Amino acid sequence: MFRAFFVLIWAIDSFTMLELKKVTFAYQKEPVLRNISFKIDKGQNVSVIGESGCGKSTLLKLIYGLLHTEGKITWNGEEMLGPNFNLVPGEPFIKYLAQDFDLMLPLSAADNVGKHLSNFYPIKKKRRIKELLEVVEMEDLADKKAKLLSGGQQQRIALARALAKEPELILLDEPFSHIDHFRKNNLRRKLFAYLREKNITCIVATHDSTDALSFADRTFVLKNGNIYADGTPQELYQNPPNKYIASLFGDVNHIMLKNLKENETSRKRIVLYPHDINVVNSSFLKAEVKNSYFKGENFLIQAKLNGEDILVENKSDVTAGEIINLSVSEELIQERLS
Ligand SMILES: Nc1ncnc2c1ncn2[C@@H]1O[C@H](COP(=O)(O)OP(=O)(O)OP(=O)(O)O)[C@@H](O)[C@H]1O
Repeated sequence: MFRAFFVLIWAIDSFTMLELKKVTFAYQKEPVLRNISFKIDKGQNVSVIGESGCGKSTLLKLIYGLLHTEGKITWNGEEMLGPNFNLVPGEPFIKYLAQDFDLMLPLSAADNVGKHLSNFYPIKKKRRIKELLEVVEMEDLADKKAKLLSGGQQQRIALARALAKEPELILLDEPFSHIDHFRKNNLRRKLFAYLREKNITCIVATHDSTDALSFADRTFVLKNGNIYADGTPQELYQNPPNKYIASLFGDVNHIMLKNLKENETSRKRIVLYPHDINVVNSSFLKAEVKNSYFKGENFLIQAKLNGEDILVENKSDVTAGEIINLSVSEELIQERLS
């Protein structure tokens, strides 16, 4: 009897999820999103990527309930009715971190984090605020007024506030856009580990492919109002179906086969990242160096290969005008062609 009860609880828990069915939305005449449908499992970390203006923020606003759609959005099978039905927009079990942080500027960092927490248990509240300030590495600035914090510090406080009441689903719109590179990596690791530990479902709209590559279980690529691709970040990165998807992860080449292979006449193009092309001692593939850019661990070489501009990674610097020998693995070419 007890066992059956626990199995039932487990089953309900593991199947809880967000579902969108035929969600379409237009601010004006032309829809920004058309017929979007997907399901997200509980605890999943989903990143939404795509070029600026493709509708990432709009998608998050629709899910949170700030915009109305004719389509259907359900959580655990229950329809969320949106702003035409709810007096106060936004669902209570969802937290949404918008691009503007909406902090109470005269209040301290700690008071902002605790804004939605009950005053009924002050010690518990204090402990919770401390825990959240630690997640976003802001313990030292707890008493500083929000208006005196930098953009990045305000963003970290807004993140902590979004987590305060432990939502079931958190929607993050460019959550690290104001945070410096040095702090961002550590913060990202901490935040996503925290969300995973608490089994909080998370959707991140992001320009930064690292958010997708290192942390997401699943990535949606938005383009022309549709979900253009849906896969694990590894799948999308390692075998990008086209140039658009590959270019969301960084620099990319789109090279004609005839310029890559001996005795080849095909004008078909394949996608290659700069690190897919190796600089070797000798080869029939020769390119003239145009520019070289220091990238820290290596150099990004801009070169001309049979009339095409290409980008190649190399461990050492190469001077403009030099001829370099290149090679690309045949196995990789076949993989990218399939
Ligand atoms: N309030 C609005 N009224 C009219 N059009 C809008 C409004 N908000 C956004 N748009 C338009 O809708 C489209 C999608 O905008 P959205 O902000 O969702 O894109 P995004 O992918 O999040 O962009 P970014 O990466 O630059 O933040 C854009 O063309 C934008 O100009």
